[in-house]
Amino acid sequence: MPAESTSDQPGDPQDVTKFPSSEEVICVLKKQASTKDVYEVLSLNQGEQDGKPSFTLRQSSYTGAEADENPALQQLYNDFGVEGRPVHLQPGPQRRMHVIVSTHSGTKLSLQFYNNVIAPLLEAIGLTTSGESKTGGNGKPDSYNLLITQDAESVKNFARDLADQSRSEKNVEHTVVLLSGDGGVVDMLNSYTSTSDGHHTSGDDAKSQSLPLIAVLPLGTGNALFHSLHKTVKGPTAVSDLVQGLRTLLRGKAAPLPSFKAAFPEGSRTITYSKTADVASSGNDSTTTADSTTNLKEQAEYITHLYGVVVASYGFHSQLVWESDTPAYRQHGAKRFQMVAQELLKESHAYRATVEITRSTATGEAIGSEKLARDRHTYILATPVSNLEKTFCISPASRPLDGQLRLVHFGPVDGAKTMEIMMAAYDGGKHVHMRWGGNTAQGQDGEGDGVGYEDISEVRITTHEEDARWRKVCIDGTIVEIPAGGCMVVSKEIRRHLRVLVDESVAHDSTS
Ligand SMILES: Nc1ncnc2c1ncn2[C@@H]1O[C@H](COP(=O)(O)OP(=O)(O)OP(=O)(O)O)[C@@H](O)[C@H]1O
Repeated sequence: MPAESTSDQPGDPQDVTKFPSSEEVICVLKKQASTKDVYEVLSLNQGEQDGKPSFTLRQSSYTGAEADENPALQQLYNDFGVEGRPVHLQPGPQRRMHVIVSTHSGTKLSLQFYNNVIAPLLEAIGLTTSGESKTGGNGKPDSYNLLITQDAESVKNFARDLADQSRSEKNVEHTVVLLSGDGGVVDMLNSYTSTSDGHHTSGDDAKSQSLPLIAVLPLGTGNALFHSLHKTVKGPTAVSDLVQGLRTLLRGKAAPLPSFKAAFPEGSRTITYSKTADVASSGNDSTTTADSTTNLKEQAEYITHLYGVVVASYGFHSQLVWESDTPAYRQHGAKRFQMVAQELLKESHAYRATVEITRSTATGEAIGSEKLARDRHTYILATPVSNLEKTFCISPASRPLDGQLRLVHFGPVDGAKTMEIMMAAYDGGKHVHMRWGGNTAQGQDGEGDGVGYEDISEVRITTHEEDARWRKVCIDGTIVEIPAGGCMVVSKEIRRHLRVLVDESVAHDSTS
């Protein structure tokens, strides 16, 4: 569907009703026509069609004379004016630009958003698709490669090609616009890194502008990275996440993206469920189990490590992510998270594990390790970000791009207490101050009763569970089963692998 294009006539200079409301405005472009300037206001209309969200890009043009006489338009230009195309959106011989539409993210709105908003928006700033989905392209100015994902491997394959290409064309930069949730970012990070690992020299590391730059349009479910990066962005009015994402795309600045590494013991396997028919082709490292009721197959592949940008967890969090993805629960649709949570809260399993944490100075020197006194746990979660969802603030001290890994943990408690702690996290992250009294059954393992919250550089989690059901960890949504007695090590990654586009205010904060 083409973009709705209107040519509003402001008429009465005081009449602001004809303008898009400022919450909807993405940007104001000042274009030079043959005789006079033209102001083009681009805004996002969000509505509903057939019970589903729908999006339209609205383009309203005004002459310079109209703008001069109209304070409302002047204000919009002051607030959202874009002078020329930002450098990251200038494809040419030295920069390739890619748009990835992750069709299965969130409620599957990415393709509609691309067609109705992104394509016309890019066209309005002079960019069109080259018709290619490959990372290469010929460096044609003003054109971008478009990848519409076909399967779960699409983003990963793209990132591997990108790493290959970055090696062969060292001075070419890449901007990747990602219409996805956290999964798309993590697929990019792991596949790009696995291909580029071992090819870095210290010179490459120093030159962070050679790292691919990603711009995230939050079309996933949790969008933890996006919400955490934009948490501190303040404006005169609240705007929708997608308007904010589009503003960052056009007016944001690039910054290195902090990440962590999770290393797994030998014998660890990722657990996924898919309808893939030809599972044998994934090699000797895979085992599969058919599920008779749903036709989904469990696939397990040996793995040594993963990189993440959002969360590494063991206990209630990883269990919830894993069990709600199993065929038994998938058939229940969106209800399944609540169903699994209820069951897990009823069961209140206490995970047997040894947890050791290391702290370090800002320059990375270790300043001490300690073992948590308890050996049973409900919740162990390491994260470099503040929010796992827009309103679920798991780590209130985290600031965008601060690069600090933080650990949230608590011991064996009953379901009601776990629920209370989770609700406090939804209440602005108040859970980190929660304490509960006495050396009751809840605190029987010796640790003081309360939610633990610490800055760490590394956490080592050794599971002592015999039953494989209780040995699942979660790295940014990927489930890994670790063997009995195995130890997962999650550490702050000093090297940066990707850059991310952030609001200007955040970029300033992170460099000051
Ligand atoms: N056509 C497709 N078929 C199968 N998998 C796909 C397809 N397109 C994208 N994917 C994969 O689906 C996953 C979507 O994850 P993503 O994180 O973007 O959405 P989400 O899980 O809804 O959001 P969040 O992680 O923010 O909660 C990605 O790993 C992506 O590679």
